[in-house]
Amino acid sequence: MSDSTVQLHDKEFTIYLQENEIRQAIERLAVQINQDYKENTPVFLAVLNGSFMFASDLMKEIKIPCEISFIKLASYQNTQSTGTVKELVGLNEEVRSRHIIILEDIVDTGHTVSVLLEKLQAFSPASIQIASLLLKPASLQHPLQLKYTALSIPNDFVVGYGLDYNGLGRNLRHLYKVKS
Ligand SMILES: O=P(O)(O)OC[C@H]1O[C@H](OP(=O)(O)OP(=O)(O)O)[C@H](O)[C@@H]1O
Ligand SMILES: Nc1nc2[nH]cnc2c(=O)[nH]1
Repeated sequence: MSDSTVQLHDKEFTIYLQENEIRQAIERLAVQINQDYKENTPVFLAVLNGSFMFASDLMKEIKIPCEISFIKLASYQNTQSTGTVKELVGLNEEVRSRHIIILEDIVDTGHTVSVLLEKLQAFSPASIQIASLLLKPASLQHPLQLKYTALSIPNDFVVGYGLDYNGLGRNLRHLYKVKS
């Protein structure tokens, strides 16, 4: 079967970035991180679910002492108001005075990473940087300083390599964009 298109639920997706292009971009990112953190022992915090594949491939290229932990921003309806509240779950690591690198599969509007930064600041880490596999610059709604971005992409909905469309597609080894 051809790898160039996939059908997920009601939508068709076409190949956008091949696995080898993604892996090369991750290797370039790892070179930077290995250099910048050689004096520290960073704690990578990978944001579930989407970042699992990126985190796995990146970690294989990290050559300095480091730790990794997996976190999630869980949404729940606040009973006191109608607003949706985001709660940070899974942070069992002691991050006070540590150098944190958040691992994201994608920064789109930047809402998720902004909430995370705010929540993590409360633990008084030594520093926090974001490493994202993908960034949609045209979609960004927050003034974020993204030190590590593997690939900048246009404002298309993408799936594969950890990213899903309504639960499907996370297992795809390439990155696909929705067919217009
Ligand atoms: O910059 P934003 O507009 O906030 O979008 C980016 C977020 O969206 C996706 O997560 P999602 O909430 O879909 O959860 P998932 O990782 O479990 O798929 C992705 O993994 C990022 O965390
Ligand atoms: N799967 C997927 N999730 C996202 N979350 C924010 N942007 C995207 C996107 O383009 N694709």
